[in-house]
Amino acid sequence: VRNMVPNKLLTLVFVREASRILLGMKKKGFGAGRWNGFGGKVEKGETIEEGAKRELQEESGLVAEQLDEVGRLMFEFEGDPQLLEVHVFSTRNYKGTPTESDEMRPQWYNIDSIPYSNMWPDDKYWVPLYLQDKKFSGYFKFKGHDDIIEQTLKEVDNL
Ligand SMILES: Cc1cc(-c2ccco2)c2oc(N)nc2c1
Repeated sequence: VRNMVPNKLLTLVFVREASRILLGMKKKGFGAGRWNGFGGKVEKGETIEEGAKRELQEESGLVAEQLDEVGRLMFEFEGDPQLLEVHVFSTRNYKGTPTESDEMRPQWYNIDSIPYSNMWPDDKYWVPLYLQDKKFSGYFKFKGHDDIIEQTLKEVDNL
């Protein structure tokens, strides 16, 4: 039986207002140069939601009073057995003002002008579902960091 490699748990948090969404420009490391939600690895001893709140605060300075899980994404890179399991959250209820960190430069975008060409290539498929308040579950297989070679995506009633 192929060795089971546990999925790597990651979080992604989008801060939402009526007609705009907060994105962060990743300044270094994984995904550098792309706008994304705020997030990162889930640490030992914390729940996925606690990890999401922690990363949001570390990367944007915002404290989420309430997070709603809106999606679950699995990512695979051709030639790499480690699957990424990304739990996507949204908040409309937060404290603080967006503050640049050494990881992320936050900026508000109108939901009609999301910079998909400067985001991970999978975003153009599932972010529109998120913006329609749908819950979603998807899988994207990458060749490198720019090309999607396989994908599945569906709306779900429950995550
Ligand atoms: C392969 C991949 C990873 C992530 C990620 C890193 C940390 C949290 O999520 C993505 O985020 C988005 N929007 N597309 C993504 C693709």
